[in-house]
Amino acid sequence: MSDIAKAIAVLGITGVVLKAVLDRRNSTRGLPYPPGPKAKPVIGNMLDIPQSLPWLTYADWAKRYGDIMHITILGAHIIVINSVEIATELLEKRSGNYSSRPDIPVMHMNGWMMNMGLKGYNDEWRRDRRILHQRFRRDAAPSLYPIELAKTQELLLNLLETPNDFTTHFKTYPTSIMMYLLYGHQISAHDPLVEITYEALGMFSGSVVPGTLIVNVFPFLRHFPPWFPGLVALNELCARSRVLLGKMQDIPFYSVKKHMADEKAVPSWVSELLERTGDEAVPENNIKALGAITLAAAMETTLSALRAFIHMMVLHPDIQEKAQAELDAVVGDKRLPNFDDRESLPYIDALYREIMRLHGPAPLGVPHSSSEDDVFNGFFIPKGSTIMYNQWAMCRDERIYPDPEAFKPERFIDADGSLITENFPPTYGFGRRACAGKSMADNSVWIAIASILSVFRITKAKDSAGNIIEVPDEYIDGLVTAPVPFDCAMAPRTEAARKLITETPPLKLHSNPMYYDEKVHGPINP
Ligand code: HEM
Repeated sequence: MSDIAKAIAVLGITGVVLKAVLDRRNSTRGLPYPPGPKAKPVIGNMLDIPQSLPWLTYADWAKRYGDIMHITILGAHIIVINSVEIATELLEKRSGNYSSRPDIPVMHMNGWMMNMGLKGYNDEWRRDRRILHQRFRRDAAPSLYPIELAKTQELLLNLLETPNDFTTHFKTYPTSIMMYLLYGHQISAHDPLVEITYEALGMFSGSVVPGTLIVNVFPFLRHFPPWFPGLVALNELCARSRVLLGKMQDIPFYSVKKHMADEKAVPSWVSELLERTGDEAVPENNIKALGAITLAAAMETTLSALRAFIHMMVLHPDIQEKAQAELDAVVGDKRLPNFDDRESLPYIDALYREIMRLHGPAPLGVPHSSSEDDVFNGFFIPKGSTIMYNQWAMCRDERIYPDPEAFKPERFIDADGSLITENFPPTYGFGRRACAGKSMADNSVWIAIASILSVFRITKAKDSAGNIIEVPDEYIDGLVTAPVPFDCAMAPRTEAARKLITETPPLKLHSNPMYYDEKVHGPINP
């Protein structure tokens, strides 16, 4: 039975609750809602909500209804924005009203409510955001360069040894940067902590888009007993998610505390937060949650961007060559690129932007929510609306990106060969809730792209009979998208490139082992 079919079955026995929901509907002050597909009585647009790749449907609807649309599910209002102009007006200029998050009922069940990215626009969120800002703001980014450069070197070595495992190496890359930054810990291959984090993330990513899970459609179901028909599997999944999240937060946190107690801790973000006192002191639960959430926020998104990069390079060898010609001219073959080269490599930056434009990791961003009733262009937007912004559609806006389906880094380069700075594609969200780790994400994706292209040639793979394996041009569904699995071949461009990978002296980072006693605390991955 599908989620929708289950939802309709439950509907029959919950009329009373439904009435209460409908009674809370706002008056519209006589103004219309933004246009949208016609809503059915009671259920609204529940049956219209796309079940997969929703950004495609919303972009299609925009052709009929315009760049701001309204849909309802059981009286809950959803506004979908399809243009940068409207997103800027509402989410940035009116950010005081559009910086909250919708309550996603399943998150109360799966343990993810500790995530500041899901918190309402309140003091708790402000405090978390301020702490994150101190560490991840743009002018603090250079302090992360040594970690990013060291981890990029490891990435190149991993890709040289087992190029077919590029997805695994791209998972390891952001995770190893974050684990070092957060906890002063170097991860090992197939680190159990990394595996549980990805598993927990999968449970999160599948649960955010409204209407995808029965409990999000009928919030009262979360108070039903776990054995209630149709809810058993979900409750089991949520129980596992809670266990994994507990481990993700506790294991590295207590390891840092132990090393601090032994006076052997290498400085890390968590050790620094633990040392704060007085007004600056941060409660331990917050530190644990901030560690887990920044780790989680970095992992899937960076992985997605790097997989999209390889995907585009396989499909566009001419662009790969052009990027490599720039690297050869600026960096040469005697050293690897570093952050000082960035300004002299406009085509690499343009390439990074074009990857983010066509295949940004978060096509629908993360929904915001409105705190008060509002009026925009004569349309009524009720308090508590879920605001979805379709970055996928905005990145294909012909007014800003002519010939939008073409993969053309040149669109970000002006006639003088300089980088155009104004039209960075909207991929990191909007306003006060925009990605808190943007500058770090930007740097770690950029240096990985520049370094990989400087030493590897990326081509289509061949099967055992020597036939070329074609690459599907498809992307997966979810809060974070990525290309569907594909093969490629990755080999050093020259002998000098191979030597650069193997002989560049490794950048040394002092680290602490992860302290964890399975006999006392139970298995890491139960
Ligand atoms: C390519 C990589 C990344 C992309 C594309 C990305 C994208 C996004 C997007 C679209 C949002 C929602 C913004 C909004 O609601 O308007 C977001 C939120 C967030 N991101 Fe990122 N992100 C990336 C990497 C990172 C990294 C490396 C970190 C951590 C250091 C991070 C931390 C966060 C946090 C904490 C939030 C929640 C902010 C809040 O609710 O106040 N992200 N990100």
